[in-house]
Amino acid sequence: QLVQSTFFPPAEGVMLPTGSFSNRVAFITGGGTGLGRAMTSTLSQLGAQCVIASRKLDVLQQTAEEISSQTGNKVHAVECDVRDPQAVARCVERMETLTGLPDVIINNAAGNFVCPSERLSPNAWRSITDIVLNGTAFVTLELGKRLIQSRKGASFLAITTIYAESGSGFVVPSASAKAGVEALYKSLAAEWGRYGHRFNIIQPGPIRTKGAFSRLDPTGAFEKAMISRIPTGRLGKPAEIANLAAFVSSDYATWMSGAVIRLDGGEYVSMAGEFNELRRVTPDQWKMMEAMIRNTRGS
Ligand SMILES: CCC/C=C/C=C/C(=O)SCCNC(=O)CCNC(=O)[C@H](O)C(C)(C)COP(=O)(O)OP(=O)(O)OC[C@H]1O[C@@H](n2cnc3c(N)ncnc32)[C@H](O)[C@@H]1OP(=O)(O)O
Ligand SMILES: NC(=O)C1=CN([C@@H]2O[C@H](COP(=O)(O)OP(=O)(O)OC[C@H]3O[C@@H](n4cnc5c(N)ncnc54)[C@H](OP(=O)(O)O)[C@@H]3O)[C@@H](O)[C@H]2O)C=CC1
Repeated sequence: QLVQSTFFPPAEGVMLPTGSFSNRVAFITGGGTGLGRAMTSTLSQLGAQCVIASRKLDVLQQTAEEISSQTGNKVHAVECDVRDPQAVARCVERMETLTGLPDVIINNAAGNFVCPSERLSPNAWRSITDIVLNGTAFVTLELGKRLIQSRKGASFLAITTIYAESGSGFVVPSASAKAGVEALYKSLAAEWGRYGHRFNIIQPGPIRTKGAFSRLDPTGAFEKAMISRIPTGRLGKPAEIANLAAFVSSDYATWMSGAVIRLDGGEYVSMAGEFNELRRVTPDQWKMMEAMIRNTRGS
């Protein structure tokens, strides 16, 4: 952590009023681990009945038990590989039996790893883009169609990342798929408002989770560099994403649709500005540089 992080301590308590999601059902893909688990925990604390879905049923069941024993609200675990549209349809059918159709949908499941693009096999490309883009599309279309048929409105949220906009080397399948997810959600925000659906996007910056950091920084060598370019001097916390996700999915945000919200401690703008590296210049060096600039005559 950098020294300035003391100015920006994370507030990790639940932000919204108790009961904000009473009588609501939330469906969270990848809800068994990392950020998905944090969002499930927050929504459950706020009164939602949650359904979490991913490939590893044992992981989901353990998370579901732990969260529901803490909050007293039901968390259901449903196995689902989002790459398979039939598995998605079966998962949604199971959810309809368990809880009815959801009020809140969070597309959070993802796959990723750092890899030079020249080393990617077609199957590696397919594996990531199938989880991230096709998986999000299958879940969104399956639920969207059923919600429209039932005349029920819902809040859809996609978790992308800051490089969905800029692109990034070494994570090219993820960058391409996350950009596609953003286009999908912005497009549906325009098209499906008439059915009572909102679509929003959160772009997190780096937040230490086992799933992400084991695949993006396996040796731990890049974490220091990452923190050094974050103006707030620290990584994000899962609870910070969870509070934002809860707000975006809540009745306090019913006028929010088509929004792309970056939550990254300032990292994106810090990487983008041509002259931002000048923050390394010391006061003495500035004195010298200023004198040189002032002494310049003509062009
Ligand atoms: C810091 C700020 C920005 C951060 C952004 C973070 C974004 C994130 O998305 S973090 C989320 C990370 N979490 C996960 O990735 C969790 C789920 N991941 C997985 O399950 C796996 O990592 C995988 C995505 C690979 C999917 O697993 P699956 O069992 O379905 O696939 P495999 O059969 O293992 O592999 C499929 C093909 O990919 C090739 N491959 C796997 N790993 C690598 C690697 N490290 N480098 C190159 N290629 C890899 C694998 O060989 C298969 O291809 P092929 O051999 O041709 O069959
Ligand atoms: N942590 C970070 O720094 C950042 C994370 N993000 C995004 O946040 C989200 C959560 O990531 P994070 O919590 O860090 O990582 P995790 O690896 O913990 O979360 C990914 C989840 O996706 C699930 N998943 C993967 N493949 C599938 C599949 N085929 N079908 C269903 N579920 C699947 C995994 O469960 P299972 O293995 O059981 O299938 C897992 O629970 C992702 O969208 C990621 O891109 C974005 C920017 C930064």
